[in-house]
Amino acid sequence: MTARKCMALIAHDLKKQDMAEFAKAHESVLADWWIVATGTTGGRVQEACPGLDVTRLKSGPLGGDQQIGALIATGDVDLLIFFIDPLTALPHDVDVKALTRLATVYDIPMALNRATAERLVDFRPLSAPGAVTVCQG
Ligand SMILES: O=C(CO)COP(=O)(O)O
Repeated sequence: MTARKCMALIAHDLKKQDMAEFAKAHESVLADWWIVATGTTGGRVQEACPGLDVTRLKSGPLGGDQQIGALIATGDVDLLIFFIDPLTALPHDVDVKALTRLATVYDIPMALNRATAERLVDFRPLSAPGAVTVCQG
């Protein structure tokens, strides 16, 4: 995997338009990241922002959520933005739970809605240049 900081983008179907608009609105920030995304979400992000470095994995219901979970487990994901749809039943709900669980286990900054994503999008991983240093003592 690359040393570049990695942001995972995922959106459920009714949230994909929101994700495309979010990516467009923050295109210059996202340009500094390597983006991994589930298949359909990644396609929408690429359509909205053709210049971004987007790696599309499998579609969520076909294993894409699990692929992103695996990348979290190997330490390759620094930030997860996942626009979930809490009002629609999903066949792969267990995969969604597994992914959000792994992000919690590995303490990955995670936005599950746009309001939080808007606040996290300027996030810099602590190891990145310009990261905020927390004063101790
Ligand atoms: O279902 C998803 C996440 O659970 C998203 O997958 P797609 O981006 O392929 O639609």
